[in-house]
Amino acid sequence: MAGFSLGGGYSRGMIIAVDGPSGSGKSSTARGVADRLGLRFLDTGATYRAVTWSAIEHGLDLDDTAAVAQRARELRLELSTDPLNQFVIADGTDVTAAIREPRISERVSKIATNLDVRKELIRRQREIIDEAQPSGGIVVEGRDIATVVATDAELKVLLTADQEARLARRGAELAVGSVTAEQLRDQIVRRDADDSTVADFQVASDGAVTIDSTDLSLEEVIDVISRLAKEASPRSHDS
Ligand SMILES: Nc1ncnc2c1ncn2[C@@H]1O[C@H](COP(=O)(O)OP(=O)(O)OP(=O)(O)O)[C@@H](O)[C@H]1O
Ligand SMILES: Nc1ccn([C@H]2C[C@H](O)[C@@H](COP(=O)(O)O)O2)c(=O)n1
Repeated sequence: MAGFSLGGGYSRGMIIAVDGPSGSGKSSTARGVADRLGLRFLDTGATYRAVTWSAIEHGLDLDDTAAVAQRARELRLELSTDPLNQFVIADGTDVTAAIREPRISERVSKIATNLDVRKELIRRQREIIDEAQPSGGIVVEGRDIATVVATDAELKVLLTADQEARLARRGAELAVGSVTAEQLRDQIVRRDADDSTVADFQVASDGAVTIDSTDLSLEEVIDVISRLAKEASPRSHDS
């Protein structure tokens, strides 16, 4: 992908923002697009999950917003942006698997709706995006990427899918019997309701393209976004 001129001879890579509700396929799609186009990949949800893990490890009351925000500021966090080798290290511990456990999914909205935590994590997410620019650009997925974190993204995608499709996808992903139907609904429906009090990911922001993935395969969604990215890249206007 060609660089984007910022004036003064400096150019940066492309930023692709992918937002949407839980289970719409943001992580898998964004990772696939990054791999296809040779870009970096940032899963911003992992930053909220890592703070949740750390706050629990420290025995904090998750309703104590000041203590949790302090933990977010103190946490040493390392996130891989390699789409083919994702890992998350929190205060020296590899938490890549732990942050996906149901105990984290059940509590993460409490941390994501803490506005001081958001302020700190958005700052860190922007740093990671800046660091990825010399590598050609980055695909960033979350809930507020197009609207808050990277409003200057060249391509903004709102990825949706019917609630039933999202429930079925998440159910198929989790080990049989590991969660009840009620827990599954909690992970998708209740979490989206809580998360949408602080981030607007239910309707497309200005300039965003909505892709409804209900009847599309993962590969088809990756194809559509990759094509849109090439059209948005200056290289597509070359020659
Ligand atoms: N278009 C698709 N068709 C069928 N299954 C899909 C599609 N996209 C993603 N999936 C599957 O749905 C599941 C959820 O996808 P993924 O974790 O990428 O969603 P997400 O939007 O990032 O969710 P969350 O925000 O809760 O982390 C995964 O098992 C993934 O393989
Ligand atoms: N930019 C973001 C990313 C994530 N969140 C919240 C929403 C989720 O409850 C939680 C974990 O995200 P997931 O890994 O499930 O995508 O973090 C947010 O508010 N803003």
